[in-house]
Amino acid sequence: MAKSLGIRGRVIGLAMVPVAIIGILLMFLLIRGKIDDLDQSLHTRAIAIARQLAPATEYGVASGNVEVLQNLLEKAAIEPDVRGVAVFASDGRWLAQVGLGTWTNPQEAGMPADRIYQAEYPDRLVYYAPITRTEVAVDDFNPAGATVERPASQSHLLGWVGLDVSRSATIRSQREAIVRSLAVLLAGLGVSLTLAWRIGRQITRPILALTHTVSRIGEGHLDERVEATGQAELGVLQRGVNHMAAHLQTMQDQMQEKIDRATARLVYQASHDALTGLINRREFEQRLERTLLSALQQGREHALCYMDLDQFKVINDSCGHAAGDELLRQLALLLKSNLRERDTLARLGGDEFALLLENCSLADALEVADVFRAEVQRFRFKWGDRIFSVGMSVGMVAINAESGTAASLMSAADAACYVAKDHGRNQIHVYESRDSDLARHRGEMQWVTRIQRALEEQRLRLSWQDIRRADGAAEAVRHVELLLRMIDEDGGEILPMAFIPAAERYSIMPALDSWVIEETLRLCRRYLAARRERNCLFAVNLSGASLKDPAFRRMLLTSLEDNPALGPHLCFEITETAAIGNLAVVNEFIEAMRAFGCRFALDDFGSGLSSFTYLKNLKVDYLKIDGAFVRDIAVNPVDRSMVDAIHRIGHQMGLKTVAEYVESDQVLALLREIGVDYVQGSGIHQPQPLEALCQEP
Ligand SMILES: Nc1nc2c(ncn2[C@@H]2O[C@H](COP(=O)(O)OP(=O)(O)OP(=O)(O)O)[C@@H](O)[C@H]2O)c(=O)[nH]1
Repeated sequence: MAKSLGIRGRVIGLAMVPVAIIGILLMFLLIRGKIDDLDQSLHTRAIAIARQLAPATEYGVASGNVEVLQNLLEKAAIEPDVRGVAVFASDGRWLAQVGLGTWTNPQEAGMPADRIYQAEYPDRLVYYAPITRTEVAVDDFNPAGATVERPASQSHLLGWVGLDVSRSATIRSQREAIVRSLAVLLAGLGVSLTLAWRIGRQITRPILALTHTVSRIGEGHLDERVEATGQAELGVLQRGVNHMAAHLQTMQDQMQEKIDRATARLVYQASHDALTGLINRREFEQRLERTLLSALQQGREHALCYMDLDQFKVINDSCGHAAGDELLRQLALLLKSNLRERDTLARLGGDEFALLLENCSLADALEVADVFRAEVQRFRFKWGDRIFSVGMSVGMVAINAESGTAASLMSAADAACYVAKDHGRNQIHVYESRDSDLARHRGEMQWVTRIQRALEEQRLRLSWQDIRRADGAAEAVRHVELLLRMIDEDGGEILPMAFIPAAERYSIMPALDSWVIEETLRLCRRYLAARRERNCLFAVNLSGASLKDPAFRRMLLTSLEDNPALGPHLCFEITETAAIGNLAVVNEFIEAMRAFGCRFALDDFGSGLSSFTYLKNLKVDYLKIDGAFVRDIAVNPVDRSMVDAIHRIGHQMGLKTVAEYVESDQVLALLREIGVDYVQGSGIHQPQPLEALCQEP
């Protein structure tokens, strides 16, 4: 209870509790004293009356004169508080009585004969005083004739005087005393309470003001202050609270400022590209939405350009990423400086920029875009002692009342940019929905999705096809080429020529080649573990993109370092175009793989027609003659001569020749005639699922 009291309640309690205790004690003592005094005075008066009455009745009792006794009793009965008086004979008989009185037979009750007996009742006191005869001895030698009381032992009991006195006056006085005392006590307590209340208020008012201020500060009203009027500790507390609030307010202001700055920075970062300071794709798309809305609602005409730098990777690859970054920064500045007030330029990511030309017809937009393209072409990028020129391909799409969504506009501009690249780069292509180039692009994009899903859903398989000696002789080591197949959603087999072009164009080849290598290594391990009679040389194709990909090369190197025994069982087939496009990298790779005993074949040789010069520089073991020449040697003498020439040059260089696409015995016979070492094709061996190879002896 005390815990729930406030400060004011406690102060009042502190003042009132002792006052009340002392007051009640005093009242008790006073009332007690008063009651005792009143009782004592009644008792004294009654004893005095009884003392006087007893000897006075001696004669009446002794003589049996009731009249005398009655007179005496009437005189006694008029004394205050006397209810009644009575005289009893020594045998307890009642002799006379005046007034009320409830008597006991004194003789039967054994009342004492030598002293006054008192009986106490709640409303009255009753006294029995003995009446004795006094034997008077006359002393002849006492000249004054004075009487001498004999000793008590010589007294003779004559009877008793009964006196009944009422206590009602005493009780009334007692009640009055209690009421008065209580009134005084209550008045005292009331005064004390008022004083305690006032003192309590004086103490608690500033404290309550303080608690109010502190709770307001706690609620976040940091400008709240308390009036610092207190002295001593209270003053210190009030000033301390004000100081604390001021400090908190300053800190909050500083914190708010920091939060505002950080928020502004985050908002900026969320909408801008960190490298160039241009707006980013997200922000650009939002602005495009607004622009599209104005085209739809107000019939305005705008244009969207998708700009992609040409061969940007060359800068990254030859000078490093920092150079690429610097080029992007400088080009962003260059493009920005050519911007009109109402145009929006953004970096979408990588080397892709977007330009939104508002209130601009397609013809005007073409002019503007060409200015941008020409500026980029004129620009020279210096990095160290090297100077680069850059091209930029632009895809453009008109934004008008017929346009679809912002997303479809972006995708149309992107597709148009792709066509600009496909047409030789550094040019502008305007999107038209009936564009056949765009249709092809869309077809490839669908393949990209299907390949990625096939990889995720593990719907890729390997087939194998024998590469046999052309003369039909058996070989100690079996030579097979592993061929990639995709299984479509319905379980049908898709040949690589359907999806490889899209995979090459959209950089999925390293992922496909990684899958092929992993499968081949697994197969090779299983084959070796089975300890067959004939060893096997597994030939797999590697794309130019994979050869250029450092991560892919690292993966292959690590796999062979972990399983060096597999090296002599692997043959990598590289196309002529892939090898020539990356001669330094390919040669380095061949060196590294040869250290593990791997062999190499130059695939589709002859298709590039730039081959012979490079052939000297490539350390390969096999030369695979492009099937396009082989297929028709029976009917086309030029093709036959080409195959013959390739074979002879290959042999001159110490290479084994392989003819692909051998589909008939007639072709096989001609190849034997030419002297080609190996043959491969449906006329020799139809590709088969991998399981069949594992079951072969
Ligand atoms: N330095 C740098 N390079 C980046 C950044 N973002 C992406 N790239 C690289 O930019 C290159 C973009 O390549 P692509 O546009 O596909 O190819 P490209 O060489 O420009 O060839 P085309 O576009 O076909 O003409 C990739 O190699 C990315 O790794 C970047 O912020 N800084």
